[in-house]
Amino acid sequence: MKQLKLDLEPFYRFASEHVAVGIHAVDTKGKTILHNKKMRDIEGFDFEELADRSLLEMFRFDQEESTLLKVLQSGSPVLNAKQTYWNRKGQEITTINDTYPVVENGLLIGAIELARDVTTLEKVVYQPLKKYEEPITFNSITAVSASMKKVIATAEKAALAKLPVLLVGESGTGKELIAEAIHRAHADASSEMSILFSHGTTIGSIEQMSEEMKNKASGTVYCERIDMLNLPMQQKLLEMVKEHSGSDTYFIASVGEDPVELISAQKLLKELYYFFSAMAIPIQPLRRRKEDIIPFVLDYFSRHRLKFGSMVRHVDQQVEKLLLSYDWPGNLKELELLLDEITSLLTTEEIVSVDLLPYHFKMKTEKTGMHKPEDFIVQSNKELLPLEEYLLEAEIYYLQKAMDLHNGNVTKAAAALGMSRQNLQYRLRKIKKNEGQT
Ligand SMILES: Nc1ncnc2c1ncn2[C@@H]1O[C@H](COP(=O)(O)OP(=O)(O)OP(=O)(O)O)[C@@H](O)[C@H]1O
Repeated sequence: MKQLKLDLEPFYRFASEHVAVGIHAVDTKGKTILHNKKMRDIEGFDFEELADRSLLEMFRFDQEESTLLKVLQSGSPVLNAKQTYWNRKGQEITTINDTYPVVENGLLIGAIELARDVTTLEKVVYQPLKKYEEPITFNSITAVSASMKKVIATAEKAALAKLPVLLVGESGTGKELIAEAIHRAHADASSEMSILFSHGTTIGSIEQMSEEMKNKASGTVYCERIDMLNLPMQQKLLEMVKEHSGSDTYFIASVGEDPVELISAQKLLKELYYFFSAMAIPIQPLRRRKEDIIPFVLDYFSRHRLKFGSMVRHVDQQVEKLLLSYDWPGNLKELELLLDEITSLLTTEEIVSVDLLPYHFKMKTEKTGMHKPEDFIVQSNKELLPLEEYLLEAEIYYLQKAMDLHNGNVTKAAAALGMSRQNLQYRLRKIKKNEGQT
């Protein structure tokens, strides 16, 4: 039977106009040959406007930043590149782009960019996933290691006996979370936990809190990092806890180091320590209970799936190895921030692979590429680097330090460096790509 040859072009044309992915193709001169409706929506362009001019004239970002041009020059694809920019209509747009060279009969004939618009998703996901299901209970806490299981068991006992608790642990080990779980375990639903923050507290604010508590039937006061309060403030706090000790107010406090050492260094009032010491609960830093790392990641992913409907389930073996090899000086807080950053880049991925890890984390875990300040001193006995290479190395070092200082928070690091978040993200991506090529 004679096979009918179907002209597929109208179908391709229809599909490209109706698909939810932005498509932009250029020839080898950078001239636009395909720019579908979704891409027009994303970029705020009209096709007529774009068709007869070269890409360079039309786009506001410079040559270096256009991935299509880069791909035309290098002949290699650029995948999963996240871009945030303002389009022609002044809308802030975030896309994740895959850009491929198009080769026919061994000859480069152009490049094509496929853009997934994640602007709306980004707005939701950009909010860090800090909130657990309310209220926080002991079940909200990841506790797989023997030491964390002991923490939970002791905290449960303390809640039952209504004894004051002193949580001892480095920053980010979960002291506040445990305080909340203890509070929930013994308090009725209407009772609140007030926090006396270590920053910004004055003698006046302690007095005010004490007055407020007199008007409440019950409640919990969590005194965060009392070792950071000066001694007169600690004295005031001692008066407050003593005054309310017979009442229905329940006290929990935390310190960042061994309280005995703090007392001998005169950073903690002995009497204040005695008040809380009946139930002192030490919480190990994450580097001493690495068994909790992956379970925490999985718990985080499960909350992420529930909250944002994402697909993320696990990390691959290589990422697991990196997570376990790192020392986590910022403890769970640092791990949680890293996961906030990783998940903000996800769309449909189920497994997190190394290419989804932020650059600053890879730098921290991969020894290679770490430069020390002395590497940037010009030494007569060493060969000079070409200027461009030197500047790139210095940039890598400097941006990495800025990211470290701000716990990987791009917005904060960018503000400190006097540049926009987009600019910093672009530079970090550029470094990452350069790395990938070497
Ligand atoms: N075991 C855990 N399970 C689940 N989440 C945790 C755990 N430990 C810490 N977190 C999360 O890590 C983050 C930091 O924890 P938290 O604020 O309780 O630390 P902290 O010890 O009170 O820190 P700081 O001393 O700096 O106030 C929080 O968002 C918390 O929800």
